[in-house]
Amino acid sequence: MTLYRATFLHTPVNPFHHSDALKIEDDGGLLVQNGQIRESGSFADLKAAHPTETVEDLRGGLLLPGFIDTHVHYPQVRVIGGLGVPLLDWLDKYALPEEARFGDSAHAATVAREFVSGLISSGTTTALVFGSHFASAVDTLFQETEQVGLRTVAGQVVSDRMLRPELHTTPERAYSEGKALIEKWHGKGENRYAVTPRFSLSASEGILEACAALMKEFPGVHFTSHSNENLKEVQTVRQLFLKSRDYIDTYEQAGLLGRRSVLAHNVHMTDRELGAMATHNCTSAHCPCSNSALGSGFFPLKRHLAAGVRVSLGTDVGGGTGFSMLKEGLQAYFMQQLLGDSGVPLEPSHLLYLATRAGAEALEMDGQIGDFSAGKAFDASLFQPPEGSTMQAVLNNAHSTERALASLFAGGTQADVKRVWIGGKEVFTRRETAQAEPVSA
Ligand SMILES: Nc1nc2[nH]cnc2c(=O)[nH]1
Ligand SMILES: [Zn+2]
Repeated sequence: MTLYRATFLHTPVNPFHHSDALKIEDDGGLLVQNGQIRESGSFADLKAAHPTETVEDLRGGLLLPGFIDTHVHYPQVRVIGGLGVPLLDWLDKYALPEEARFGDSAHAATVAREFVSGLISSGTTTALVFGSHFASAVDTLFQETEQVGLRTVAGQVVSDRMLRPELHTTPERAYSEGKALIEKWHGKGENRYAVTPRFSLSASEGILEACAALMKEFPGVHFTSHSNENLKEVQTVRQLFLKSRDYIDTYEQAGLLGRRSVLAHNVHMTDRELGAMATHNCTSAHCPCSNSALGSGFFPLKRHLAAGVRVSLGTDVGGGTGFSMLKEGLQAYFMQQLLGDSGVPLEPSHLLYLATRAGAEALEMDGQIGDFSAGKAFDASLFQPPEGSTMQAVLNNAHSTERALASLFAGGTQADVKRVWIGGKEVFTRRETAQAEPVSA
C-alpha cells in the first residue's frame, strides 16, 4: 500500500444541492492499495493508523480527482482553432474534411496518440469520446486507450445524410459495425461503448432505429449525441422530423434516452425538452468554450437545474479550444456571470464538481470514480505549477485552499499538470525543463 500525502480537494456530493460539498484536506492522506483508495482523511490520522506504510509526499501542489470530459471528438484534434464560423459552416469547412481522413489507418493511429496524450496531459482520466465514422479508426482509438489506460467510453459515429459521402453509412452497416465493436471493446479493460449518431440532422429514422437496436441488444452500453446547439441546426431538424415534437423528441421517440444518455450542448431548449431529459434521467454535457467559439449561445444552466436535469462538462475538441477542463470551468463561470440574473453564480466547488464527479454520475461510474472517498479508484491529477511561474506565486500565496482552487481554474493550464494517475498507475509525469529566465538588459 502507498500512503499519499497531499493537499487535496474533492466534491463527494453535489454542490448544487449541498452547501458544504467541497471537502478540503490541507494536509491530507490517501491510503491506496491495488489502485483503490482504502482510506481517505487527514495525513496525521492515517499515518497514526498505518505507521509503517510507504509515504509518497505530494505536498506543494493541489491534488484533484482526475477530470472527466464528457464530450470530446477524437478526429478533431487537428482542427482546434477554426474560429469565425457558426456550427454548420464549421463542420463543412474544418471538421468534416479532417474526419474524412480517418479511413487512412496511419493517420488514425497518429491522431489517436495525439488525442489520448492530449487528454491525460491535461489531467483528464476519463472521457466520453465521439469516435470516427470509420469503424477501423474507432478500433485504433480503443487500442490506444487500452494501452495507455485512459478510462474511455466511445463509439463509432454514424450518419447517413447531409455530411459528405465518405462519412455516410447505412442502417444495416451501422448496426453490424457497431455490434462488432461492442463485442470487441465494451467492458474490455477500462473501455466501454457509446452508441453515437452524430446528430439528428445527419441521421435518418433508419439510423436512429439501428442505434436503438444496438442499445436493446447490449443494455449496458451508453448513448451520446448532439442536441439543440445552433438555431439553424434546430430549425433544420424540425423540418426533417415532422412527426417529432422537438429536437429531443427525435431521440426520445427512437427510444434512445435513458440513464446512460449524454447529449452535448442543449443551448436552445424548450421547457418540454428539459422535462423530457429529467424524466429519462439523462445528462446535458455543457461545452462552454465551444458554445463561445462557434457563437452557439448561452447554456441555460439555471433552467436545467430547475428542471432537475443532470449537467456535466465537456471540452468539445475541436469545436472547443483545447483539452483543458480548467478552461471549460472558467468559461462556464464567465458565461453564467454574463447572464446576470438568468445565470447561476458558480463557485469553486461547482467548477470542481462539474469537471469531476458530475461526469462520473453522467456515465454511471460514480461508484468507482469522481472523488477521493474510500472505495474509489485512485484517479488523480497533481497540479503543481513550474518553478518561477506566475501560477506558482499565486498558489503559494493564496489565502485559503479554496481560493487556490479558484485561482487554478482562473489561470491554470496544461503546463501546471505535474503527475496523473489512473487506477493507481501513473500515466503522466511532467518532464521538467530548464527554468525560463528574463533576458537582462
Ligand atoms: N460542436 C459540434 N457539434 C456538432 N454537431 C454535429 N457534429 C458536431 C461536431 O463535430 N461538433
Ligand atoms: Zn461535439
